[in-house]
Amino acid sequence: MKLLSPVQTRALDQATIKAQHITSIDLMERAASAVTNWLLDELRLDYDTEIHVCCGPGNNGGDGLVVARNLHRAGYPVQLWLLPATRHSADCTQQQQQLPAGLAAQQIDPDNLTTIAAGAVVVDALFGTGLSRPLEGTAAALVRHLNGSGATVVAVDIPSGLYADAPQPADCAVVRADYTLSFELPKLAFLLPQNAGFVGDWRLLPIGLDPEVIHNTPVDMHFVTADELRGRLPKRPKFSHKGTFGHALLLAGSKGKIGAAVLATQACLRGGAGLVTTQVPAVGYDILQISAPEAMCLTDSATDCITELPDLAPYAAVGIGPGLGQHHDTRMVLRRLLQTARVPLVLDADALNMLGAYPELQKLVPPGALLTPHPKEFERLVGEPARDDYHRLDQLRDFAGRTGCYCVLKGAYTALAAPDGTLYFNSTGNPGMASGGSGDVLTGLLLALRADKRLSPLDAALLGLHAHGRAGDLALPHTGHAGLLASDIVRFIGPALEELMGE
Ligand SMILES: NC(=O)C1=CN([C@@H]2O[C@H](COP(=O)(O)OP(=O)(O)OC[C@H]3O[C@@H](n4cnc5c(N)ncnc54)[C@H](OP(=O)(O)O)[C@@H]3O)[C@@H](O)[C@H]2O)[C@@H](O)CC1
Ligand SMILES: Nc1ncnc2c1ncn2[C@@H]1O[C@H](COP(=O)(O)OP(=O)(O)O)[C@@H](O)[C@H]1O
Ligand SMILES: [K+]
Repeated sequence: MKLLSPVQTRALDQATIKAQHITSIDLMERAASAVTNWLLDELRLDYDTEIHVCCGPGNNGGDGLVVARNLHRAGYPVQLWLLPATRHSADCTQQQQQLPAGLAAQQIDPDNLTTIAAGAVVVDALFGTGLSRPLEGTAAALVRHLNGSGATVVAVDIPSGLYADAPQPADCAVVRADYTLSFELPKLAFLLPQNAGFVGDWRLLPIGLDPEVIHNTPVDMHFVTADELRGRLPKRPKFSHKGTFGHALLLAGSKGKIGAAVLATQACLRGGAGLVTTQVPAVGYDILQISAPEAMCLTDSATDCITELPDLAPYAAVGIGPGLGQHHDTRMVLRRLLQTARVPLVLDADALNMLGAYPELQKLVPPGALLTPHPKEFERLVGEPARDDYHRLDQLRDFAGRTGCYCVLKGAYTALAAPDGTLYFNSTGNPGMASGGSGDVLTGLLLALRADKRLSPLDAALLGLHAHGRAGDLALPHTGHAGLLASDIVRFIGPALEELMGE
């Protein structure tokens, strides 16, 4: 799915109206019906629920007016509130004029805000994508009042006060919604940790926006769904053999962190690599052979960390990082790998930390490599803390563009920046995966997919990120959030990949 800017969203509205020979009021009615149906079917409003609908001066307010009208007609006791404004949009004005007689709109008075019960439902239709500045005065007072009420707040399109694709100044009034019901496409703001407290659970309601216009709108940000990836993982041909899928080499582990090497190795095996060889320090030999018998094990001459780079000739892709440590000799191995490898690389964990600590190493990273930092590793990599989540995305794009690498930023909605600056947000995964070892599993899985020559670097990365999160989602019913271990993710990599397989 494309992530559109507010300007592009407005253009899409207009193009839809033109292409479908409808009026803007028709589109507003569709949007409001979708919200009303969600309130009735998903939130399951009771007839005795206290319901407040708060409407602003633009089309977001217009949506709210129609929701209030719909609920009123359906017999729900709606209290309708209007934000005082000097100017209203034409559609908002028209909707005000068409309110049924029994539904009175009340002006919001900042000095006499109505009491809102903790069990009430509030529909926030104050401002949408037309927000042009931080909320002040009556709007800000109302938003703070709503946020303190304990009511269930449902935001229409976007929580009022929140910009769709840019940070707002600190301490601005922004609605803290329990649910955000957006139309057709998500907004960048929904995908960033700093906005989680405002956006709550977000849902997309289809309203028939024109698919051709969406298709033709150029964007540099995507929210990648299962539908878009399904079929992009090639099926295994009938006469395939282990050579068909590539031989992956993993350099991982140090004393006390051989588990990271095991998890990444198991994930690489489950990711479908034809052959997997893992090099570990001598201390890891028995552990790895017992826990991953399908993998071959190269044993370093050093006991506790990796100090030797094997001959790279047999391998289709090389991964390095999980549990590696940052010993000087290990760093020399990383340096030689970066200098000599002619195959796809996956760099993670301490490999990234070393790139951060030694910028001259960073210059050696070959274009096309895949890097998988979490935010702290990314900060070390670029050597500068981000001002906020938007700035961090700018840094991510800049890094990918500058180095020619594919760079991941792990977390909920993991982002991937491609060398051309395009950002892709992953749609799978759950907070149960926020525990040690999950990232090692991702590295192993991505390594397997990079070793498969049938996949482009971009597809390998997108498929791997998706399948990793999906495997976590498939594991969840068996483990619960707290009980979800990295090894559970490994167990479900196979089924997750199977869902993406096509001709
Ligand atoms: N996308 C879709 O597919 C569909 C979209 N639809 C809906 O339309 C919504 C977008 O509507 P919209 O463009 O009228 O903008 P919206 O946010 O309601 O208000 C703008 C008004 O507020 C004002 N204003 C701005 N900031 C302010 C502030 N801080 N404090 C005070 N005032 C402020 C601003 O004034 P100005 O900036 O001009 O001074 C202007 O008058 C969208 O979110 C969705 O809900 C659906 O109906 C149909 C399908
Ligand atoms: N809240 C979350 N929602 C979805 N995925 C998550 C969440 N928290 C963590 N993950 C995923 O789990 C992995 C954690 O990686 P990382 O932080 O490197 O862990 P570790 O180094 O302990 O293995 C990443 O792939 C990340 O996207
Ligand atoms: K809103």
